[in-house]
Amino acid sequence: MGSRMAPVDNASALAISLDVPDSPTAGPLIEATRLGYRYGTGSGSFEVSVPRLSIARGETLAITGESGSGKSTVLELLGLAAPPLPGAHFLLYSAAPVDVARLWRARADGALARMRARSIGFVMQTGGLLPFLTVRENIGINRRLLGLPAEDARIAHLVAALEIGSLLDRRPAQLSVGQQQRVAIGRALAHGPALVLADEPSSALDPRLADRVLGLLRDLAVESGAAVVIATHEQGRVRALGLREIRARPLDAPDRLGSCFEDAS
Ligand SMILES: Nc1ncnc2c1ncn2[C@@H]1O[C@H](COP(=O)(O)OP(=O)(O)OP(=O)(O)O)[C@@H](O)[C@H]1O
Repeated sequence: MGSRMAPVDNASALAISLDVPDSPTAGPLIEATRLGYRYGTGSGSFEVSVPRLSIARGETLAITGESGSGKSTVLELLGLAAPPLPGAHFLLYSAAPVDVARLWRARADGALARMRARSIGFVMQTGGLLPFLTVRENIGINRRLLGLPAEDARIAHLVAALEIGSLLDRRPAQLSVGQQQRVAIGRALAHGPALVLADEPSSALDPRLADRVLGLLRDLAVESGAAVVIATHEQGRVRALGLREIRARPLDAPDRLGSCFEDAS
């Protein structure tokens, strides 16, 4: 496998070409071991650890745990926004397998940023839509940044499935919270990412809407061959939806505080 890895020098930016679609729709997307992050140093430090994690394309995974256990931190690690602790193995099977831990070690910030832009979509708790842009512009922003055409069959399908066709010329302030979340899902998926990360995407919604939004997120992402990772404290909803789950437990270390995320099934 090593010879197929993207190199970590400047050429890696080319290896992770923006116009190469994340074409496979099956197989592994992420394989990681000893993935971790540490806040602070010494006795006041807090460590978030994921001993092993494998995520397939088309799969939906929930990350659950108490407030402060480190769910958002795991999303940041998976979203290439936080460098893993030394010792991590972290492969992301984008258009080609990429050794993410090696990119961090090589401080290949440009390549990481390009991968983040091309391969990852984010849904935040309260939408995170840009208030000065219309719904249409919000949905199109990642595509615009990547130089992709504004409209295509994918956008038309998302708009129809999310039932936001009548909202396209409005601004976020003119939308209900549930409508904002549906637009946020459209924005996260519009550029065809391989991985969609959602941080508490349903916790600001009433139960009926929460189920609908989570269901839409899962179904639309899976349909496009993306993997979805949802950080949530709503363990009951995760179980009701039958999602695979990794759950936080206290870190088993005498000298520091932290959480360890392991398979809960
Ligand atoms: N700069 C920092 N220094 C020390 N600890 C920090 C720092 N930033 C975050 N933490 C700690 O890291 C832990 C993980 O935070 P994180 O936001 O990932 O948890 P979470 O499970 O997503 O929480 P929530 O559900 O409340 O959003 C928390 O206990 C937090 O106090």
